[in-house]
Amino acid sequence: MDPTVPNSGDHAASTPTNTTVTLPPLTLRDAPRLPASPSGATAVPNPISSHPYFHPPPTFYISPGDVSLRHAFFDLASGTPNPLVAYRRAGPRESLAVDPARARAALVTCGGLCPGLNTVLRELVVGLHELYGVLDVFGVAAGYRGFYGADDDHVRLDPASVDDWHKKGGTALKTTRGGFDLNKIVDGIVARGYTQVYAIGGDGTMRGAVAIFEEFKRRGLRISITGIPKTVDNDIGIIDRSFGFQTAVEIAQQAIDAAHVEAVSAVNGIGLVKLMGRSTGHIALHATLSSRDVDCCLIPEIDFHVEGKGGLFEFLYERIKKKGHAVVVVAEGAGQELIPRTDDQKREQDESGNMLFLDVGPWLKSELGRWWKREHPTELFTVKYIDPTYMIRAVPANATDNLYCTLLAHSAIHGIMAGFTGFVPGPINGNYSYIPLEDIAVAKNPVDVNDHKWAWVRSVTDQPDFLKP
Ligand SMILES: Nc1ncnc2c1ncn2[C@@H]1O[C@H](COP(=O)(O)OP(=O)(O)OP(=O)(O)O)[C@@H](O)[C@H]1O
Ligand SMILES: O=P(O)(O)OC[C@H]1O[C@](O)(CO)[C@@H](O)[C@@H]1O
Ligand SMILES: [Mg+2]
Repeated sequence: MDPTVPNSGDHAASTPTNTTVTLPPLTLRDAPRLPASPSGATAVPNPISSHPYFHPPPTFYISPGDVSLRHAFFDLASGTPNPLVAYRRAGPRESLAVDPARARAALVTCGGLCPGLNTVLRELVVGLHELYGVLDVFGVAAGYRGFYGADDDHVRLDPASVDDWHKKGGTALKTTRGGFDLNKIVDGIVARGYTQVYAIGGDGTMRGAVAIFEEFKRRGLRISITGIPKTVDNDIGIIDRSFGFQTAVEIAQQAIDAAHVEAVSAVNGIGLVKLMGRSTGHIALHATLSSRDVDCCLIPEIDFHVEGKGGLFEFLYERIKKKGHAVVVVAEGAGQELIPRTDDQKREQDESGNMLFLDVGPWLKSELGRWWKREHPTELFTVKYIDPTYMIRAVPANATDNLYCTLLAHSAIHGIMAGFTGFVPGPINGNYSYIPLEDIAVAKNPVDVNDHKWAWVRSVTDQPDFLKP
């Protein structure tokens, strides 16, 4: 039977049918493993088995053959992904490749802030101590450069010292950009006797972790590394979403609410909110969908023009005529090519080499004001601009993100103790999995504007594409 042909006949009378479909081969993108111990030491039983409270049932441990699939759905009519890709399932293994008594862990945070960073740190420390009995756990201060910093850049951490970290925004370890000197970093790791590294950061941090992993291999070092993806922008691919993202969307609501109040309370009022999102518009999109007060959402994935027929300003004027006010949400990376910039500004980068953006919010506000004065000089008009940029990422994680951070931290520890390295733990279709670091480092996650999600935005805002005629 052709699975793409719908059942014919009376719908009410039809019965379920079974259709056999042959799927393409499965490719396991396995997480790399540590080299065998030179002393020939064999596997160590997982200490959780002898933990006084756990009493793990037979289904507790992840079996060596457990995998999760990358694609949870596909269209049988247009062909399945070929090959189908699988990853190792994350979780505790019955036997370990790493002896917890000899483990010495280093935790580092790099890049921008994100709600939940401190929760991940806390759960790594507590999990290492209490699940596996790893007592030598150190926080490395101020990003990758801390590995080759002074002695006091390496701080011993234990469950008591991190007890309330999940209630705090930011990162207790401090974070920096730049300073990635591979040899000095790996020399620092070796000199301090670290045997496992947990690097928490965004896309740049993941690329740095790949370089460190490759250098460990090149030097034949038996040191493991895992990357825990942090990006408030949710711009890392393969995983379902990044931690802190939901908290950021929640806090963004407060800015949109305020913009809405200001807009409705003015004559011909516009509330303009700029949200984070350097190359992806996920925060703007999700905040728009959750708020319902937004009339227009601008994201980096979609070009727009402002003046003239079919432009943004004409649309806002019409919306004001219809409703009396309008709310606009713009992602920081949207419309960058419209803002005039000097050659110097074109070359500006942060310490990690990320291009520095011009501020789209004030630019949009002043362009709109100028346009209104020119086109409708006799009509009152107000724009209230709100920039909650750092407020949405400098807060503690909400309950959902705190739980997510805990599961990520535990997944990372279980993977490292099982002997995996060069991997990232993350949920794929809800299943926590181990994904090779090198895959994550190049996996971007732009908003798919052909997907249902963008159609939902349209249905909420009723906005057109602001394309040049
Ligand atoms: N290609 C790369 N190779 C090695 N290291 C890198 C690379 N890109 C960035 N890094 C290093 O990773 C660290 C963090 O990078 P970056 O400042 O770009 O933040 P990020 O991890 O991308 O986080 P976010 O974008 O969310 O703020 C910095 O120390 C930077 O030097
Ligand atoms: O000002 P900072 O700390 O360099 O970070 C700004 C960038 O960091 C991010 O929040 C990503 O983490 C981007 O959205 C933003 O462009
Ligand atoms: Mg980045």
